[in-house]
Amino acid sequence: MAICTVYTPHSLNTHLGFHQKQHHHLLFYTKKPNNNRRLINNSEISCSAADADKTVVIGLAADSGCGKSTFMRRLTSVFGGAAEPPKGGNPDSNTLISDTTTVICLDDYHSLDRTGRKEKGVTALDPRANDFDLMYEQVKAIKDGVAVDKPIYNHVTGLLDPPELVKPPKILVIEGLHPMFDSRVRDLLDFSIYLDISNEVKFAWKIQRDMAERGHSLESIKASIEARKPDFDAYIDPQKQYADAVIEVLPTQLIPDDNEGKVLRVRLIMKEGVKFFNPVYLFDEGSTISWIPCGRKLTCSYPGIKFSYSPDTYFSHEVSVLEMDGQFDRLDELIYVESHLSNISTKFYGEVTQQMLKHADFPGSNNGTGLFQTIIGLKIRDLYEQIVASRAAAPLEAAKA
Ligand SMILES: Nc1ncnc2c1ncn2[C@@H]1O[C@H](COP(=O)(O)OP(=O)(O)OP(=O)(O)O)[C@@H](O)[C@H]1O
Ligand SMILES: O=C(CO)[C@H](O)[C@H](O)COP(=O)(O)O
Repeated sequence: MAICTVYTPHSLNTHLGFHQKQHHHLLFYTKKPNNNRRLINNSEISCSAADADKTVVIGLAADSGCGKSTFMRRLTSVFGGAAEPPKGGNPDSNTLISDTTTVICLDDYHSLDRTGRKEKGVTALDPRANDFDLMYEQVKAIKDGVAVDKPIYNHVTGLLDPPELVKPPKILVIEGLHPMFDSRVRDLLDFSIYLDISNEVKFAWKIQRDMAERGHSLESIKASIEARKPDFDAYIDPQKQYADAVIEVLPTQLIPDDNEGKVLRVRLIMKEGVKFFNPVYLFDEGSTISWIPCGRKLTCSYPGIKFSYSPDTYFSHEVSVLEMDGQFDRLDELIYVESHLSNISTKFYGEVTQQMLKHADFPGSNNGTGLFQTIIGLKIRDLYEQIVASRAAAPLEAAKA
C-alpha cells in the first residue's frame, strides 16, 4: 500500500465535494506504490511508500551461544509459519525468512574474515572487525522499503561470501553482537532486547553445546571465553543500557551455593515509557510482589519456584522487573501462572502456555528463559500491530485537520 497526495485546484476540490481547508490536497491509498507525480483530471498525484508499510525493526543483542537462535524461533512462531533460509540461496546463509519476519545476523557485517582478524589480532567483537557504515545504510534502506544486497559471513569457511538479496519484510530482526552499538543503527530500532547471560550460565551452556555437539575440549572452551571477555565487557555488555527489555539469566538462589547451573533465576527487566510497550505485571501493577505458586495448582519438585515482581531502576531508567527462579515440572500447568500475569499481549486465554507447549523441546522451555522469551515475542507482535495501526491512522488524522 502507498500513500498518495492529490494536489487539486480549489475549484476542482469544490466540484468533487472534497472538504479541504488549507492545502488543497487530499490523501488516499493505492495498492500500487508509485513515487512519480502525474496529472489526472487537472489534479497532480504523488505517491510514496506509505509509512504504514514501513518495516518495523527489532534489535536483539547477545554474545554468541546465548540463546539468540532459540529466541528467534520462539518469536517467529508467534507470527505463525516456519522461518527458513532464503530459498535457492547460499546454504550457509545466516538469514531466516518467514511470512512476517526476516531475521538477519549481524555477523554478516564483519569487515574482516577469520584470517583477517587473526592477522590483525582482533576478535569479532571488536568494532574494527565490523562495518557499521554498511550496517546502518542497509538497515535504513530496508526500513525505507528498499531491498539491499547484504554480505554473508560464512561461519563454516570463515570467509565473506557473495551478497544475498534482502527484501523489506513487515518485521526485520537484526540479531547479533552489536545491534545497539552504533547510535545510527540504534536509532533505527523500534524495539530492542538484550539477552544478559551471566558468566556461570554462559559457561554451562557453552560446555553443553560445544563439548557435546561440536567436540571441543573443556580447556579450549574456557580459553575461548577468557579470550573474548575483555572485548565482551568493552563492546557488547554496555549495549544493555539501551535495551527496552533485558532478559537476565543467573544461577538460582533457591539452592544454596549451587554450582550445577541447571536451575536458573531469570529476570525480565522492562523499561517504562517505551511507546507501544506496556510492561508485564504480576497481580498488581507497580507493587512489590513475591509469589510461590507451588501447591494445589502447580506441581513443583525441589527446589520449587518463586516469582517476584517490583518496580526498580536500571541504568537510571525506571523499569519493572518480573523474576522467576526455579523450573516447571509440568508445562500444561503453566496456565495457572499465565492467568496471574497481566499485559502479556495474548490474543486468547492460554496463548503463552500454548506457545510453550508447542516448543517444549526448545532449550529453556521449563524455566523463565523460555517463558520470558515467549512473552517478549507476544509483546513484539503487539508492538508491531500498534505501530501499523498508528501509522495507518496518522495520514487520515492529518487529512481531517
Ligand atoms: N534457555 C536456555 N536454557 C538452556 N540452554 C540454552 C538456552 N538457550 C540456549 N541454550 C544453550 O545454548 C546453545 C546456544 O543456543 P542458541 O543457538 O540459541 O544461541 P545463539 O546465541 O544463537 O548462538 P550462536 O550465536 O553461537 O549461533 C544451545 O545449543 C543450548 O545448549
Ligand atoms: O561471536 C561470534 C558471533 O556469532 C562469532 O565468533 C563471530 O561471528 C566469528 O565467527 P567464527 O567464530 O565462525 O569465525
